[in-house]
Amino acid sequence: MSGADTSGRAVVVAIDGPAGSGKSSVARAVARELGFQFLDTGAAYRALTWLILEQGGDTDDEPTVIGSLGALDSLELTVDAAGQRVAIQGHDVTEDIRTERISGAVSGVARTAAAREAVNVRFRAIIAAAAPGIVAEGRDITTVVAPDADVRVLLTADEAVRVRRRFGDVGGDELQVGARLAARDASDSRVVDFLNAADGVTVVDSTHLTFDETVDAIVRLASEEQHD
Ligand SMILES: Nc1ncnc2c1ncn2[C@@H]1O[C@H](COP(=O)(O)OP(=O)(O)O)[C@@H](O)[C@H]1O
Ligand SMILES: Nc1ccn([C@@H]2O[C@H](COP(=O)(O)OP(=O)(O)O)[C@@H](O)[C@H]2O)c(=O)n1
Repeated sequence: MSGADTSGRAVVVAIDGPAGSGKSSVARAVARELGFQFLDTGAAYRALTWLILEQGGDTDDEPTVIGSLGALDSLELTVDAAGQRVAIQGHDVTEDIRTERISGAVSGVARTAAAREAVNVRFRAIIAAAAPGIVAEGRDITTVVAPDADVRVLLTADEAVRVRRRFGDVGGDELQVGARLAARDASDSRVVDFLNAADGVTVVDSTHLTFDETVDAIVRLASEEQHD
């Protein structure tokens, strides 16, 4: 199925939600199905976190986070739905940014207002240049980065299900994975509200949906929007 808009204008699908709700994997699959680009905004926060830790810094120290923002000029964030590549200061960090070490430190970057503003400038430029469309996912895409998106989705799932999914990906101690996920959501949700749908945002609860059903639900919303 092709998702191209008949007017030639790029279609923007925005997806927010808590950790483990399926945002990146579902958004990527939706993008593939629609023939769109894919933007995982969390990757930018994770890449900055990687760099700060690499340099021996602490993401809870705001001046350190602010001092790292110049490195955003070197951030490479591809928008290929087949697989996003992430590099910063010439280091390919595509794999390394997915570790629990990075997940455990990323909220410090996310709560720094100057960091949010700097990455949002990049995200908006990527979205503005998208063709024929883009699926962008994160925590504040439907509300701050692209509040005018054609399709706005809050992707949720019960916490126990999200922990189980994340545990399936990272392994280790399930209780610890759960505690870390809950702590990160608690910290992140003090900065942006991704637990309640803003006006005009459709909630897709994937708790009882298979992966394919979740993808289909969002593809359907995008198709309906284009036929309005
Ligand atoms: N509806 C679903 N049913 C089953 N597994 C899912 C579903 N949605 C996502 N997953 C799986 O859950 C895991 C976490 O998804 P991920 O995309 O990393 O979430 P997020 O980006 O929101 O943290 C992945 O292994 C993904 O394949
Ligand atoms: N739009 C966004 C995207 C991510 N983030 C931050 O970046 C972190 C990593 O995002 P992510 O989407 O990779 O996280 P997961 O949901 O995949 O675990 C989040 O925990 C937030 O701290 C954000 O604040 N705003």
